[in-house]
Amino acid sequence: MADTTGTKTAGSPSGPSSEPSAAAPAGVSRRRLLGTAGAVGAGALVVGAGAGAAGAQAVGGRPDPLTSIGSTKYPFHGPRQAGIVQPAQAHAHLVAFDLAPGSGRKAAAALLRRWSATAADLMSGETPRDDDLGIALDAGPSALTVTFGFGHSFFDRTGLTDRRPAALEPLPSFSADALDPKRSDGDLWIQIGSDDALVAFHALRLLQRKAGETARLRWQMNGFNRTPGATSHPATGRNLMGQIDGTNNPKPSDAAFDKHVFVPDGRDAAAGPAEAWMAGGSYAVVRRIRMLLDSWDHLSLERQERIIGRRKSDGAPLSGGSETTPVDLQKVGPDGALAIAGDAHIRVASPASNRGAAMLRRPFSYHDGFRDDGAPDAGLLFVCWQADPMKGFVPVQRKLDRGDGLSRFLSHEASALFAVPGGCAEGEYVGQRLLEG
Ligand SMILES: C=CC1=C(C)c2cc3[nH]c(cc4nc(cc5[nH]c(cc1n2)c(C)c5CCC(=O)O)C(CCC(=O)O)=C4C)c(C)c3C=C
Ligand SMILES: [Fe+2]
Repeated sequence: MADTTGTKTAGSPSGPSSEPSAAAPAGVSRRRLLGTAGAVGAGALVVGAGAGAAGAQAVGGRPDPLTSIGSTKYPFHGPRQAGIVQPAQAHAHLVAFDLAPGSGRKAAAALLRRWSATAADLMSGETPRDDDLGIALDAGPSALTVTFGFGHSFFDRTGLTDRRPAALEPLPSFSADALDPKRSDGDLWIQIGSDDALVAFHALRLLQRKAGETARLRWQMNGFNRTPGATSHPATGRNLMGQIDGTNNPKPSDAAFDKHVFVPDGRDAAAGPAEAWMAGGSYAVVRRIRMLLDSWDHLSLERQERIIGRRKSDGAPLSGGSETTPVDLQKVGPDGALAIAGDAHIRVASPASNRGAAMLRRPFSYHDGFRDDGAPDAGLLFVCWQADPMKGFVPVQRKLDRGDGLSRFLSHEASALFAVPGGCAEGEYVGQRLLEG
């Protein structure tokens, strides 16, 4: 395997499975700033202007070192798949495949083996042996994550119906749904994220080629987030409505984080051995939510803030304080009205209003040009992660569907649910416990 980076990433310290590793460019110490930066606060790597400046220094004829954006890498192998707790990257491809007619369990297992090997190489910055594309030859791994999941239909196609988890039952329909079946569901799902657009596309193209005759592309969506280092200080990202989005996500340091997000190891005892293969895994709900931006942008700032329940400028809750101040849903203003309105998004979505239901949101924005009426075809590729969608997305979306002031400015256009198994050890592939168990 060739080293495509041209820098010494091999000697850089490797953290635990969810931790990034980054070779520090000459003269620049690696800075990892924890806080509100990044969607999930799982150790966002924040690089200031200094890294870029150091990246331009060539010392003694040696090639310029990568900035820490290029050299950030996450391990593919481990008990959990990457792409769940890591900060959402600047570029993403979400892609679903259907197994081709005649492709059953054996072909699916071979495909997952090929895909896992390719993902492991790419995430570590290696060029896969049979990669003649050259798309990302001069880039480092750039925080690449590749995450694999199985849809409801996968189990019937592979004769594994009796191994399908109960939690993968189709999502209920919601009154505001305007779903396009061609861009929904799918047998197999891949989430690709990277802080470099070429690295992300390279992974997409290689994985699509490796699907070969076994699986055919069903749908693909491209998303983005702010580039690390674009802000002068660590900051939670904004969505296309301009709001700071991601503040009140569960944090990996929360006592109940794993319980909300990951299927426990002991799941086989509770749910039966058929689902033991999901231990360490999670369920991803994917919704393409178009924002009705022309209507939204006409609202006054005050109305926009009332609808969300937070200030647009700094994300502070309307009950007072700063972005990270706990929300006070009981607070009443001098006029006797609730500081956070009855239909404010953060009230209706909060765990307090949903018997503790919680999920980890890890969305990407999208923009696919303009529609015939001139409106932007833009919004949120809403991806959320939970141990059980019936205790995460479903009750919250039910409530939002009925009483959220924001829902008038949204259109849910596509929907999917995937079982994302735990990670795999070196020499194994994702889903092996299901496909060979
Ligand atoms: C079913 C779950 C949710 C959907 C769908 C959803 C869509 C959606 N949300 C925003 C913007 C914001 N959401 C915010 C908070 C928030 N949203 C959800 C759930 C869904 N959102 C939850 C559980 C929360 C946290 C509530 C809490 O406990 O405080 C915020 C505020 C900042 C934050 O905490 O992240 C914004 C802004 C959009 C634009 C959108 C659909 C396009
Ligand atoms: Fe939300």
